[in-house]
This record gives sequence, structure tokens and C-alpha cells, in this order.
Amino acid sequence: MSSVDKADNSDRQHAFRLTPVSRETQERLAILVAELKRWQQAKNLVSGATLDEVWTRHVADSLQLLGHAPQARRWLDLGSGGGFPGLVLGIRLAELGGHIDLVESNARKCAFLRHAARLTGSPVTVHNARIEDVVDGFVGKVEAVTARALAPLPLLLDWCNELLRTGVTGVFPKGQHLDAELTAAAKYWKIQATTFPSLTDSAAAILVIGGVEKRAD
Ligand SMILES: C[S@@+](CC[C@H](N)C(=O)[O-])C[C@H]1O[C@@H](n2cnc3c(N)ncnc32)[C@H](O)[C@@H]1O
Repeated sequence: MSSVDKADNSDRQHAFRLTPVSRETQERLAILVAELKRWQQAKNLVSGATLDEVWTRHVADSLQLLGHAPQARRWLDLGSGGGFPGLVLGIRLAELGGHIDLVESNARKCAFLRHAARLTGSPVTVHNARIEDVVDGFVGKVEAVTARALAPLPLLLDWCNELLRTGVTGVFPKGQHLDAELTAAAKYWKIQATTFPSLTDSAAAILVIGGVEKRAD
């Protein structure tokens, strides 16, 4: 085994220690990772530097989100990019009888998302659309919404407030500026939220939102 393969294997083992899943799900995640690496050369789907630790930085980082809305079976991922967290959640939700909608404005990324969803047999619907045009249409259709590396909290709340106000759980991995984002958002919104430590270094914390209410002007 080459040193690159050894490093990949050790990263993979570490990821599944953090976020254990069945053998079948592991195999389907391996198909996703192989396809991502194959498309990456031509399509630049994720930051190239992160591919050396794709299992922890992307796969485990995505899988950990399910535990923050454990009852939810119908998920929505906004700004899915190369498939994180949306495709990973879709692969796991297949075993749970769930479904995920992915919204992504970039057509070339949508082509990859549809291809990888088909190849892994995942219950995923890809919407090549702008979030602001379609997000309210998911009210009553999803139970949890997520988005990674998409937008600061005030903008996320602008987009998702109708979902969050109507009982959808928001599960957002966030970086080190979360406190500043919460302070900025609190000017406009009363937010029922809890933060949890992230299992991976990719996020500083997971912000779980149980509801929002717009402040009176
Ligand atoms: C920085 S990338 C993050 C991708 C992925 N969530 C991840 O963590 O690897 C943000 C993605 O959101 C998409 N995006 C940004 N604004 C959007 C909008 N208003 N509607 C739909 N997609 C959007 C971009 O095309 C891009 O693929």
C-alpha cells in the first residue's frame, strides 16, 4: 500500500470512529469519495487541499449533523456544492427510509450531485435553483434544514426563517465567528438555539435552531 493509500485508510478509519455507520453505508460513501476525486480534476468541486482528509473533513463532518435532528427523515441542504453535507446525508438517509432535497445554483455542480446520487442509489432530489427563489416552497415538506459554508447567520435566517418559524429544525455547522454571527442576528431575530461542539475540526460548533421570531421594529 502506498503512503497516500495508508493516509487515506487511516483518515477513513478515524472518520468512522467519530461517526459509525453500517458497512453498506461505508461502501456507498466510498463510491461518493471516489467519484468526487475523479470529477475534482475537471470540475473543482471542493477545495483541493481538503481532499487529503476527505473522510474526516467532509464525510464525518457531514454525518455528525444527523444526530442533531435524530427524528428527522426529510432533510433540506442549501448550497450543496460538491455534496457536503447533502449527499452524505442522502446516503445515510437511504437506510433510514428518508429523503433529502439539495438546492444549488451552479449547474455544473448539480450535474455532479445528480450523477453521484444515482450511482449511490440515494434518495436525493437536486434543484438547480437560487435558494431565495425556492426555499419557502419546502415548508411542510422537510423536517430539518442544513447548510455548510454558505452564508453568515443573519443571511441564513433571512432565507430560512419561514422554515424555522414553522417547526423545521436548523442544523448549521459554524466556524469560529459564531458568537459574532449570533450577536448580529439577534438584532433582528429572537432565536431559540443551542450550540454543540463539533466532532471534527472542519467546524467550530454545530448550531441547532429550534425556532425564530422576527423582532418588532
Ligand atoms: C462555499 S460553497 C459550500 C459548498 C458545500 N456546502 C460545502 O460545504 O462543501 C457554497 C455553495 O453554495 C452555492 N450557492 C451560493 N449562493 C447560492 C444561492 N443563493 N442559491 C443557491 N446556491 C447558492 C454555491 O454555488 C456553492 O456551490
